[in-house]
Amino acid sequence: MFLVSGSLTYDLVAVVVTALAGLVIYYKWSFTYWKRRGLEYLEPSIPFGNSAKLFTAKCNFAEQFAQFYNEFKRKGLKHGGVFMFARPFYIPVDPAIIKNIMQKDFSHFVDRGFYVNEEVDPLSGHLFSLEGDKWKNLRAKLTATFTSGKMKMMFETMANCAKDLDDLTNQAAISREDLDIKEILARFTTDIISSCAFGVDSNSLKNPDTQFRYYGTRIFQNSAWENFKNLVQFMFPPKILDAVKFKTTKPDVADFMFNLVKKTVAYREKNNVYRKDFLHLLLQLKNKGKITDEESVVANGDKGKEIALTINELAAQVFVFFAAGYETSSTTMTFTLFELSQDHNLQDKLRQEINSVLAKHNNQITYDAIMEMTYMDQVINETLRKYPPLAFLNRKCTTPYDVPGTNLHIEKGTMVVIPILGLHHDDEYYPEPSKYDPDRFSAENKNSRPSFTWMPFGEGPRICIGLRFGMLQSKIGLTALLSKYRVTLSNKTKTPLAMDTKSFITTCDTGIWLNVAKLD
Ligand code: HEM
Repeated sequence: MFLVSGSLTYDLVAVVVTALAGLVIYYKWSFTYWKRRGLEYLEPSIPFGNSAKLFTAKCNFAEQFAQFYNEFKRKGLKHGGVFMFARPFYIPVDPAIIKNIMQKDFSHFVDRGFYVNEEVDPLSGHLFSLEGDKWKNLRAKLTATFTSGKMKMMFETMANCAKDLDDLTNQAAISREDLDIKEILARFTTDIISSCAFGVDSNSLKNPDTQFRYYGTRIFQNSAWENFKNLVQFMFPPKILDAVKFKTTKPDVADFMFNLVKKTVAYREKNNVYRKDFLHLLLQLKNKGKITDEESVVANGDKGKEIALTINELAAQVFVFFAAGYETSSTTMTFTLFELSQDHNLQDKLRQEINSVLAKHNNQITYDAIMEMTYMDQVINETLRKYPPLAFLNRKCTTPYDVPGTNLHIEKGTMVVIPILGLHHDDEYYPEPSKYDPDRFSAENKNSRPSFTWMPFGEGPRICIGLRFGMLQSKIGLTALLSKYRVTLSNKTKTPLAMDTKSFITTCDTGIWLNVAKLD
């Protein structure tokens, strides 16, 4: 072996010292990025930049970005810069800038910056993560699966799951047992989404140990290593991630989802099965290239063509509907009931609306009845303000951009984070932000606030495609419960709630327990 100093130990020390010195120089240079562009920034440190709290599990991503928002806002700034490790991130604070990025100048910020590799990790090729024209084309095709007509079509399947929810709540009321509402509602939305997206009755309300419930939980529960891996995709260029065959989907989750979708698709194609769900619409896209009102999924004689979607693309969309659709709505209902269980005036006001509307509809939970409930909208909107399930949004600059009204030039590839939690808790827009007050969303109060200060579903062309579905299932669950039961917070619930510091979704660390009493 060739030794420079004549000693292996000295040579190794020299290599390590040189590598470390190189790394420090790289960091120091990277940390001048925002200064060189004349943007105020928060002082970073090696190695985490401004994200040390994330790695010591002191707060979650949303809380971290809200803290950045608050610091810039306190200094009276419209925007600012931070560093995650050595990588610069741009944080807009002024709603006018946010509006430009998300809507007016969206063509500069089409991508989210998530890593996608459909070859080695087919489930990563879903609508949430796809980029550029691939995203645009898929979004255009999938929009037809979320129209109000399609929601009406699926309504019955959704409302059926409310019967199991009622049964379980009734049992708790009779036996006077505390109800772990966070868990029960996660099982309720798991049943709805598995039925509507996979076309499979998961029955997890009746049986909590189903595979659907297990893998549904698994999607969001990350070990420290898995959390770190989530960040890695933003830290390294795609070429390096390609070289190491990096996967964002957990292998066990991918196996479960893939096998189930393939089996169900094969069965439906073989038997030309019609079911009122997303899978039917996706199968029409796959086999016929468009969504029609026909009940068949394959033309006579054809077996499983791939016209507008491949089987892998179809599976990836089923996966994202499941992942994006069940936890977001179940936490929305959970936090609503948490708040209403402590404020019986608000609870009674909502119940009054529910019951007077249901009375007009034969006491049945129908699509039209749900659509009539306006105070219900205010209540859910306030929950989504106080506890936005997805409380930070990211965009990647895809073509260079001059931020209007400032001297800042944003380079292609720059990561942007919209700090939703910060905006929703800003007392300039929401006085006493920790107070739960659905009146903030009366028509008059809503119109008095600047736009782009309430964005639980995001905004612009990349706004949540499942908004209608999410609102509908949340309203069905709340209607089923509040029309028949009074809820009170059990003393088993630890308050103030401690938020989960490892989750991407806003959720609390412990259970939320309610006492339920059946109304006469
Ligand atoms: C209360 C319920 C829900 C909330 C709060 C919510 C929130 C969000 C947010 C904040 C985004 C990002 C938007 C942006 O970047 O501007 C998003 C995107 C998305 N959501 Fe939802 N969501 C909910 C329910 C659902 C449901 C039920 C589904 C599917 C069945 C769904 C599917 C998606 C998909 C596929 C995207 C990616 C859209 C794209 O990039 O084109 N979501 N959602």
